[in-house]
Amino acid sequence: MTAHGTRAGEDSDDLDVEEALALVNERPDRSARGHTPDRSADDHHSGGDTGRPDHGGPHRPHPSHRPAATWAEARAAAERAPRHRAGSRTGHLTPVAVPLAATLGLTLAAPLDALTDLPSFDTSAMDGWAVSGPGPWEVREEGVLAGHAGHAPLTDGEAVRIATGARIPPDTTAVLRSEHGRTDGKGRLHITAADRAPHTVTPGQDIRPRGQECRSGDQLLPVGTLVTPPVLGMAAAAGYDTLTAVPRPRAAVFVLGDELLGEGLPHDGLIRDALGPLLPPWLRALGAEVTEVRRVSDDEQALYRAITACDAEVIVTTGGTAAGPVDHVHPTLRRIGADLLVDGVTVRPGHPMLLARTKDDQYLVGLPGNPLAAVSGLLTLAEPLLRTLAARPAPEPYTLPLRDAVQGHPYDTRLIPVVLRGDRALPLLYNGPAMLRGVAAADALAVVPPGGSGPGEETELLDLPWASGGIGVCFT
Ligand SMILES: Nc1nc2c(c(=O)[nH]1)N[C@H]1C(S)=C(S)[C@@H](COP(=O)(O)OP(=O)(O)OC[C@H]3O[C@@H](n4cnc5c(N)ncnc54)[C@H](O)[C@@H]3O)O[C@H]1N2
Ligand code: MOO
Repeated sequence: MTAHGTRAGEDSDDLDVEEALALVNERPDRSARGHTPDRSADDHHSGGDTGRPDHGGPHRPHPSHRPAATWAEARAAAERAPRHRAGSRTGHLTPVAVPLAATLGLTLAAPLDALTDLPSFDTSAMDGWAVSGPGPWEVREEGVLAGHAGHAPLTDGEAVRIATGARIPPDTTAVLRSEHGRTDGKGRLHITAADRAPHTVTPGQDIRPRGQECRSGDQLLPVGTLVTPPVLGMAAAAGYDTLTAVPRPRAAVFVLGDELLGEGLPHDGLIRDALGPLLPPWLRALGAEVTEVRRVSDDEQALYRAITACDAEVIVTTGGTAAGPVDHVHPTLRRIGADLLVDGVTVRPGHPMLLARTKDDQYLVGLPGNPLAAVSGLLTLAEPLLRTLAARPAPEPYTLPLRDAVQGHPYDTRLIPVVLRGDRALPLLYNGPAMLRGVAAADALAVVPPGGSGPGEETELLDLPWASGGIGVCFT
């Protein structure tokens, strides 16, 4: 753990803010469309790495491809892509029976109907005595504990010690809390005095009647509910051992690039693979089950074999989306006869991202190799695609004012890492396509429209799954 990590544990709030602010632009521009440096290294409103101005129109990743989709069109296309499957109106995977413990984060495909009354018997709500009729009462020798079978009915004037959650004996009038009664030397139970008047016993007091929460057959939760920890608890209480749910779409990750190292320091033109570690937990947070993470060499045949041998519903590739000498994704998709649904998106970073249907029930999300561009593709294409396949609810769109201006691209949407502080979003520096430093400190990505956002301007935000505390966060 770093020194910061240690201190964060001791003095979390202050340090959080302080550290995040170190990445925030501290010199907000005064103009509406700012010109603050964003340390993105690659100029987003010029011609990418070339630095040449690019005012000729939206970027086209390859002249022979269909025009790039807008960011909103790309997300909509990814969301509806699975609905084209034969016989699938909703586009989600076929529901299955899943053992309760494995359902966290899945979506219910059948309503959660109570299999029992809840409570399933009249239950004591307090520790004390079950009493019958008016007091004082003779107290039975043997008490009633939770989890024990039925006891003999009480007779008028009789009481029995009872624990919270224990079954109420027949003919009980009420439960008297232990702090409201006392037994005398002869073992008789009396009501004690409250401040001014004695405590009272009203019929039914501190008894949870059978069926108070639900009757057997009542619908507790509808189809489409996301299984959260309380849903797990509710289902268990209602008698379930398995739930009918939409399974996680299986996702295989193919990391392309001969320049990538799996460990150690970068050397001799080789760099560390950042996406192999980043993608699996993030995909899982988006609802996928990652079945495979494999490095594939920059070789068209290797990529062809990897894709055609894969039976996952979603293939995620990284790198190789552009038109360089070893960028094999497009040629391989052509060779397979894949249907390119999205081929380039007018978003920065990440514009060469793509979505293809490789088989009737298989999709390929081609993420650019630059790490933040890959994150952009993950949120633009993989998130809506997985959401439909897994029948997850769409996140509620929301906006916050940006504290600082963010310079826009003339034609493309920009996704900018931000931290959320109070009711404002603070744009972070280090947001270049090859950088993860900004997003690693971020709570959300701001969706900055073409032309940019001025200071205080309401801007759409995409929460990062862990920052919003989403149930999809399953780091295990
Ligand atoms: N002539 C053009 N060149 C490029 C264009 C363009 O429009 N015309 N677009 C640029 C943009 S924008 C991006 S983004 C990248 C996309 O490139 P690819 O998807 O083909 O990815 P690679 O070339 O394989 O890699 C790009 C970059 O990212 C590094 N990388 C790749 N994988 C990883 C990984 N797993 N972990 C860390 N870093 C990774 C790789 O070493 C490269 O530096 O193309 C531009 N070029
Ligand atoms: O650098 Mo590219 O736009 O990042 O995807």
